[in-house]
Amino acid sequence: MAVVAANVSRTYGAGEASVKALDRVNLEIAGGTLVAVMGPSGSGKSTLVHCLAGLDVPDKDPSTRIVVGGQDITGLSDDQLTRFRRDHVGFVFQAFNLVPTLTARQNIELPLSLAAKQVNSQRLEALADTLGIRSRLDHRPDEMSGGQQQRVAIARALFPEPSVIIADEPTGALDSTTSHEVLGMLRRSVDEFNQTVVIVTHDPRVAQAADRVIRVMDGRIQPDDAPVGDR
Ligand SMILES: Nc1ncnc2c1ncn2[C@@H]1O[C@H](COP(=O)(O)OP(=O)(O)OP(=O)(O)O)[C@@H](O)[C@H]1O
Repeated sequence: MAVVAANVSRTYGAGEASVKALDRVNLEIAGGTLVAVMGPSGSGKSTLVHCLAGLDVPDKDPSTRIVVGGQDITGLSDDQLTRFRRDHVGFVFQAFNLVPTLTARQNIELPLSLAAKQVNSQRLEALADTLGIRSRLDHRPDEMSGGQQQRVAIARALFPEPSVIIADEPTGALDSTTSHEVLGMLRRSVDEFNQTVVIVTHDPRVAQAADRVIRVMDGRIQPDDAPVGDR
């Protein structure tokens, strides 16, 4: 699924205290690619991907458009945005955001359960196998290492087979072996399942594995977003 943003601005607060986190951003991300979003702290990376995924809403402007997989999500109501995210987008955050009272399996099942969709246990276990967390499925997050928790969060994002995966510093809290595995998993989502993966990162290894690097500076996209690395 391609993701297109046209003239997207996002201002937090009002008056003198206001912050323009995004300033008329134009962007086109091809479907089935892995894109790294990089830039200094506070440059607007998280705000950008949150807007692209319908988690945050841009400033109102008649020329602003966010189109995901052909669907224009600009101007959708909160309920419509919730449904859009549920059906099309998977999220992985640095703070894993697992529900502490649920087991790994229940956390992974949660998005589908909330959507009242059938859970295929065999497929869940196969995914857990691939991620190396099968033996942890009946454990709660506080009984797992940080790397295992992040892999559960990734399984939760991948399990509903979303077309777009948004990951905000998914490897930030992980040791280098685990972040390498996590990155490999996201890379496979693109190569084998044609998902579109957008990763906010400070990690040059993520940029190396990406098809494209988007650089954000002061709420704007830098023009030199040519492909880097060997992919
Ligand atoms: N909810 C909010 N209320 C007010 N200001 C905000 C809010 N969220 C972000 N900002 C401001 O908007 C700007 C962009 O923030 P954003 O989190 O998108 O940057 P970032 O590039 O992701 O930073 P980092 O790499 O540190 O996570 C910053 O100046 C930040 O302080």
